[in-house]
Amino acid sequence: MAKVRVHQLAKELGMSSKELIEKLKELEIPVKSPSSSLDEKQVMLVKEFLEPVEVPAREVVEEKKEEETVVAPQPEKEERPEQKEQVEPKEEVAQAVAPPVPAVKAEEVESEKEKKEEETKEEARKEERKEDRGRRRTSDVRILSPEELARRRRRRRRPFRKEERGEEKKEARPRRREKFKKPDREERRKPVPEKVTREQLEKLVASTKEPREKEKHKTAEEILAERKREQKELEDQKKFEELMRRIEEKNRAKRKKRKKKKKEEQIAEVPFEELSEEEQLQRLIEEEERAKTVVIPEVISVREFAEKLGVEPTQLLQDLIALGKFVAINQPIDFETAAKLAEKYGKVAKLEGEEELESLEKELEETPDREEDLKPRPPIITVMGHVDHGKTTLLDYIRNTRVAEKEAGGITQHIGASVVEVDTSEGRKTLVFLDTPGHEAFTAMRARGAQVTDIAVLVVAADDGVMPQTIEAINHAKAAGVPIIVAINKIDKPGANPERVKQELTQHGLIPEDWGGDTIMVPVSARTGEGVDELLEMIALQAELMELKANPDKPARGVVLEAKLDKKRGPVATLLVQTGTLKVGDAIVAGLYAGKVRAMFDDKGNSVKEAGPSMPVEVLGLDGVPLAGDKFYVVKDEKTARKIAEKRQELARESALEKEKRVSLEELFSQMQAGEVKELNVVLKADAQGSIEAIRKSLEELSTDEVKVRIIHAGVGPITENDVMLAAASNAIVIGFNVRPDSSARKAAEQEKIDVRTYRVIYDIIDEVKKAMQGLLAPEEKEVYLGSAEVRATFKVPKVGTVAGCYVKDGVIRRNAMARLVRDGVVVYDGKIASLKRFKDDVREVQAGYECGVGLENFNDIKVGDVIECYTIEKVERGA
Ligand SMILES: Nc1nc2c(ncn2[C@@H]2O[C@H](COP(=O)(O)OP(=O)(O)OP(=O)(O)O)[C@@H](O)[C@H]2O)c(=O)[nH]1
Repeated sequence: MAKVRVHQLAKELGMSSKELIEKLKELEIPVKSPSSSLDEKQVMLVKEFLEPVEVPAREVVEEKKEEETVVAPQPEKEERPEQKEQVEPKEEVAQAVAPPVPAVKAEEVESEKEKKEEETKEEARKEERKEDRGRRRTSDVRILSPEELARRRRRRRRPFRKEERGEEKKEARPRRREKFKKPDREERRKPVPEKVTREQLEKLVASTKEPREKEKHKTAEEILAERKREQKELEDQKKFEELMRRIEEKNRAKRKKRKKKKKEEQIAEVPFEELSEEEQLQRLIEEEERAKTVVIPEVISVREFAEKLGVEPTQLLQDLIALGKFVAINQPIDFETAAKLAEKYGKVAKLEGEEELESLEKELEETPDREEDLKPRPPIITVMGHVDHGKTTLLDYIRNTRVAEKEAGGITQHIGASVVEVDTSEGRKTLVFLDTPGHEAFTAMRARGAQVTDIAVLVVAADDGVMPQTIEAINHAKAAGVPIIVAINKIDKPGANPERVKQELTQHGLIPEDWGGDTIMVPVSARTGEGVDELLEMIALQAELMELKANPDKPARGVVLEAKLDKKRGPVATLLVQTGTLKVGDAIVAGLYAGKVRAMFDDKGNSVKEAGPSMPVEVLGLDGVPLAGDKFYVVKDEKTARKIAEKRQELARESALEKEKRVSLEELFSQMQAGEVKELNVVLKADAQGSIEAIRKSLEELSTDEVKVRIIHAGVGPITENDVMLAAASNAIVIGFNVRPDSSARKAAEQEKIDVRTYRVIYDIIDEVKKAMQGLLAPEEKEVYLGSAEVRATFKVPKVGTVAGCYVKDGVIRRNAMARLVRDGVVVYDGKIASLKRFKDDVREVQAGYECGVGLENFNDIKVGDVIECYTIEKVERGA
């Protein structure tokens, strides 16, 4: 077809040139004037755009078309088969090749109308098919609005879309013009960029030489919508495939896990007889533990708990009543109560989280090393002794001389431990000294189950001899089973008498080698350095004898020596590697915290990448500050470390991580019955050496076959924090005769749950311990501490006696309560408060931070500096 001018086409279409130009603009065909020419393709487009309608019956037809569009060609799926039935492919072919329908004259409207009424649906489809093929239908046309046209087209065309693309349709179109041949399927499926702008789209359409036949009749928006829809379909498909892939992956992982579990079970199913003796024992222990454990949540109903225990709920209700708890069957009970009940039925209750933590921490369990993997490691040494006997001076001397020898001008970094190199007759040896005050290394750490020290160096000043803390140190070391090397210090001093020190030490079980014993004693001077080399040689020798070994080729584990929060560097912890090798980048758990080793420094402040057994290192990277004595472990990754730490924190928060079960007189009998206690360890403090001996003898005589009474430490003076910590480390009780715990000892006892008992009559001590061992401890009278006041002045009041002007330091002082007057830690009076005044007024009580006047019943020997302790006595049923 030749080019057609706009006015010619307008005439042909029966419309004005202006109207046509308007339409052409809508179709985005640029025309300047009626004389502009249009090519064949453009003419086709225009004609397609304009709908033919019978002019005289315009309204009727319009109505019909409305009906059609609403009812007939809706893309409802149910209607599709019907349509298919009605439209025979052959007919369609016939239509496809049929000449254009002649124009309808106004006179013929009536007959046409009838015909149309009969074939409404058939007509509609024909029209659609014609439209599909881009054929011109009639010259008698009516102009529809573009919106209307688009709407109709959408409605009509959709149902056919798939068919048109389908094979049968393709075959049914033998006469498709080459020019409009569809691009092949692959090309049509070219992916569309995710966010297609109209311009991009037009470019895209223009770039396709042969656009999709359908698309050439559509507006750019429609094409865009169409492509977007396709794109979305494609994306949905991809998403679906991804989902399926993930599900499959998960299933695969599950299958793998199941397989692994099955394999483990199979191993576990190895017949008992085929296991080695050790494995048999392990299996028995595991089975017994499993049978004994009930895992329960924080709160559980009586019924549920009864089910778990395998007992009748009514029975449990009775047990609860016996415990003084009246609850209904569906009411919840707390974990503590449940644990008590479980114990009655021979089971151990475990919190759900605790169980999980245990399984997590199973990973932390150490596998025994093979003999061939063990390599010698340096010894860890703690220096102990009485105040001012020269511990710090000795350590400084050793540290400084050795450091200076190694690296001139080097400044020792204080990280809680020092590594020194010593030349001995056996060659160069490495020794590791802990800086922590001796007793702490033994108590705080031992209380957490960490035994770090290999050798204890006991410093005794030659001019002072054995003093209370010397004895304490000996007892600490003995309780921990650590060999002692004695450094008799200050031999440079004129009054020094090493022989006398040796003599005194023999009274505490330390016999010098030169006297036939086995304790190494070296006279030294920390000030001049005399004898220090010999001391170091002796330490190295002792270490040699001990054959200290560890496996360096495995993930590290050890103990936190000290930890602090550094303003710039965050949590900083000094870790002592006990086994394995700690490396930068390792994921670690330390106490309640986790992290990754970001950086490590040795005791000289040098950055190091690795630390082997016995090496102390300062570590950065933990997410919190652990406690001294906490153990640390390297785990497989940071995620596991955090998981363990979180679980530990959770349990700590819920206070489920109870303190290690401590021995107490009240529970001694039940603990003995349960086999938890075979020895009753006692830390004994009294006001005089004479009483100590008497009490020690009487208590030790109480030992029976079931339980042995052992005094692990005895001393004169008040009960101190050290005594409590020693008791905590050795699972002991503290007995005070005529002495009292000081405030730090009281706090420590509360924290560590140590049973501290004080008496005024020796017979009472013996009687109570005896009864406790027989399970006959009478309903206990528990002392409840109220507060204490310091005596700052005394006044003599006629007829009343001495009144103490006091300052209440903590708690409260009550008029009707009991009072005890303590002088230098020793109880000098125990009785009642006779009067309590604020200025001149009698008051019922005085709180901490205030001054008051206190009179004691029938007691006038009050001195400035004394402490008045106020308490009440409460009766407590045993076991409550
Ligand atoms: N003459 C002499 N004086 C010494 C010697 N060793 C330590 N001293 C002195 O004794 C005093 C106490 O020494 P420290 O090293 O502080 O004693 P300590 O045992 O660490 O004391 P605390 O840390 O308080 O327990 C200091 O004035 C030292 O200089 C020594 O071998 N000879």
